[in-house]
Amino acid sequence: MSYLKIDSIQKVYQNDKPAIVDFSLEIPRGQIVSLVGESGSGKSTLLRIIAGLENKNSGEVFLGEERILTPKEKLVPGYDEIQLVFQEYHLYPNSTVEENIGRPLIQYEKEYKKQRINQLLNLLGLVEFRDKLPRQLSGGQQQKVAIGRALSLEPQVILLDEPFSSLDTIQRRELIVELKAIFRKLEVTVIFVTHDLDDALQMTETLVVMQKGKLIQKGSPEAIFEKPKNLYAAKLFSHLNPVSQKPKTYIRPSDVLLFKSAGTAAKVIDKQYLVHYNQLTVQFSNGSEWKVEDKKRVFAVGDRLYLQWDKAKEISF
Ligand SMILES: Nc1ncnc2c1ncn2[C@@H]1O[C@H](COP(=O)(O)OP(=O)(O)OP(=O)(O)O)[C@@H](O)[C@H]1O
Repeated sequence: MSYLKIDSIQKVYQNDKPAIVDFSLEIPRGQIVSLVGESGSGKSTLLRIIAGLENKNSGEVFLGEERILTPKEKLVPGYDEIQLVFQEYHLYPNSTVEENIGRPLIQYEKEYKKQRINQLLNLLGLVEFRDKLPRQLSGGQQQKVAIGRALSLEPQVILLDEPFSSLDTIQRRELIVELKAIFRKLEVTVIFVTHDLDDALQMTETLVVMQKGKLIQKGSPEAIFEKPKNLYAAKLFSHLNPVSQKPKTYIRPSDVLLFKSAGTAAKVIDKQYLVHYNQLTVQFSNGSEWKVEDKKRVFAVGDRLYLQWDKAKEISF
């Protein structure tokens, strides 16, 4: 059953081209979805609309049976049940970790507040930092405090807007694994916005690809990898080599096999050492270039090689 329902949202900022175009998405309760899209594709706008913090031109958002009201319709915009977390932590610099997490609970009964803060400090592994100020914490720990604050009101939905962009790769990976387990445990519904496909895949098995305000494709990473709807969705996963003589047809570098004889001849013009293979740039006699993967690391710049690939792996649009 769909729990968060985004129905035909349209949004145009004043005198501008549409930021969100007929966007519909239904998310079951407790599901974690990664929303991937390039800069300016409308991801933040969509999250703000879902949270009831941004007006829209048409369409509706429902949380269960409840219609989410826009700032035009609601005196105090936003909902306790739907919490947005940003890349910038927005923590109170002179308040401790404990005070920051408890801030939204100011109106709540003292004993409940204490209990909820302790629960979140435990859940997030922040107990030993409870009396520290934000500046005494690492970036990852500060983001955990921001997420703890968002979780304090027991929201049904958490919207994460590129929350890990200012963290390094190792910090990011660790935090994503930790948070995923926490969100699952709390059965909270999550939309995780990112432009980094690897981060998206670490967080969830349901991807939504957005481009120029439109939902391009929704599905498992395997399904989108196998049958991308357009060039953008395909390129999220890897570079694409255009197949000559076949317009709008491409082959992924990982699907090209390299031989010392037999196949389409090419010359290695560049070599890049990557973790699992050497990435080669090869040039054909007509001057066009491809990227291919030398998994055995045998070819050097200047070498001649021959390429073969399974036609069934070609991607056409
Ligand atoms: N307050 C605003 N007023 C006018 N135009 C805006 C406003 N906010 C966003 N836009 C425009 O709407 C479009 C979508 O922006 P949005 O920030 O939602 O995209 P995004 O995918 O979140 O981008 P990024 O990844 O860079 O944050 C862009 O063209 C942007 O310039």
